[in-house]
Amino acid sequence: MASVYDRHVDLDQFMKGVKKRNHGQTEFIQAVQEVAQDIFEFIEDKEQYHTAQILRRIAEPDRIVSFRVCWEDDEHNIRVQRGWRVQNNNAIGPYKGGIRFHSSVNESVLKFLAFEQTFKNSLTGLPMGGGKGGSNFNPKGKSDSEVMRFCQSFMSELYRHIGPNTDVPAGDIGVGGREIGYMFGQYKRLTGRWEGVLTGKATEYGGSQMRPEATGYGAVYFLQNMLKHAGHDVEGKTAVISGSGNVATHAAEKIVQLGGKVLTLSDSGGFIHDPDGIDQEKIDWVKRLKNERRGRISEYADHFTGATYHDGKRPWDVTCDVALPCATQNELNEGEAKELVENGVIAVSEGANMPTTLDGVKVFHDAKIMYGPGKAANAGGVAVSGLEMSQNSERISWNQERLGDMLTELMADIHEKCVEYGDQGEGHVDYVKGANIAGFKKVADAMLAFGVV
Ligand SMILES: NC(=O)C1=CN([C@@H]2O[C@H](COP(=O)(O)OP(=O)(O)OC[C@H]3O[C@@H](n4cnc5c(N)ncnc54)[C@H](O)[C@@H]3O)[C@@H](O)[C@H]2O)C=CC1
Ligand SMILES: O=C(O)CCC(=O)C(=O)O
Repeated sequence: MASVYDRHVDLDQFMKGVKKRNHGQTEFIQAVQEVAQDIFEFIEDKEQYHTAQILRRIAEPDRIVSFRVCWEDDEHNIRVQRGWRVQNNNAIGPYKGGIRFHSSVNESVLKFLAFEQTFKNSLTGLPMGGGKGGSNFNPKGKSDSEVMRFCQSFMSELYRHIGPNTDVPAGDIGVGGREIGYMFGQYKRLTGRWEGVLTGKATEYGGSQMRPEATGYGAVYFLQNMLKHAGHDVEGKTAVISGSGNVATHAAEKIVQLGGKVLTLSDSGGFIHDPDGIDQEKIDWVKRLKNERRGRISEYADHFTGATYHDGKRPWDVTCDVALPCATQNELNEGEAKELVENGVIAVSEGANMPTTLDGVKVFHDAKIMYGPGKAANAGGVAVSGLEMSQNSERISWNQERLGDMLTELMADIHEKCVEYGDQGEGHVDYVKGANIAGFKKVADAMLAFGVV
């Protein structure tokens, strides 16, 4: 019988080992499973990757730092949270990936995100390894001063583990410009150094033009590339979008700019459906609602006539041409994927990380619709973060037009790589396979060059 140390352990044996070593970490196991099936097929006749146990090594984070984060709330209660940084793999560059503040954050969630990030960052073609961090701190309902005290406390430990050539965090769910500002200020205070240790900074202190827009715009550029490859266009298409944060609002904005019609947005409470279309003015209203007033999406239906709010529901039963899940992981399941397909969806582009369950992905795969997985479709954000790192080290700032062009080109390149490795013939592209293999190959070849480390 083969042991886990056999070079030619098969997919089932490999996954058995992953499940055993990461007991109960369902999100992490799901992310590895999605990649492993394609990689096993790719490396079948490539002895060097088997011998060097490359996938097994990528699926074992380089390190996980876990720490206590203590802070005082406005009523002078002492609160204790847990913080993490998962440094998954730095074969092709410094660890890079966002920080998430949300009550659902745990080690499994951050491990899945850091694992995915390793493949995504490789796909951008820029020198960035994969990492992710965060805390189970919930910023919802907290005052500005509470958020500031929490961010300062979080950075008081994290600063020891990061640096512009070591690990460069950025934002994610619950971490936007405000939180990045507080964390950057604390890093600077603790080290006495101004350096490009975080991306997603405001332009006044070293941030890059286009970073706030990059993930959402990038997901639409990826969609546009998929549609173009199949002879379609965004213009005139109806779009269902989930989420109402950074990624969702910018994805909506780009759909509108390209002549599409956005029908929905959502948050953890439910979704709004606006059959008249969510135009730029309405998107700006949602941005203010979420970033300034920090309110709920339900308020949209009170404000705009014709719109309806669907409490506790997700938007996937609304008929559309294209769908963009832009909220969180596992927010689109098998039944919802079937509903989208039955209602005629032709393409899905994931702004969020792993928003579709494995069963849902299978539905899209079997229906042969264009399906852009998050690690390819939402890579525009981290790509512009990579460009922010370049600008910081060169001590220059590029203008919006130049960065816009670079983002457009980067997303077209990522699409090309997916086609190169995922083309199934007869006009069909398996974008999951393409993204997995292209992302894997670069990291794997770098690891081979280093020997066993
Ligand atoms: N910000 C970035 O540059 C990037 C973000 N992503 C991914 O995009 C997704 C959204 O992130 P951001 O927009 O940055 O965060 P955000 O904090 O700006 O917005 C998150 C949105 O998701 C909603 N949400 C959270 N939990 C939910 C749930 N259980 N059900 C329904 N909605 C829920 C929130 O209400 C909010 O509208 C995440 O999966 C994130 O990992 C991916 C690449 C880069
Ligand atoms: O810009 C970054 O480094 C973070 C992006 C991120 O967290 C992601 O791509 O999921």
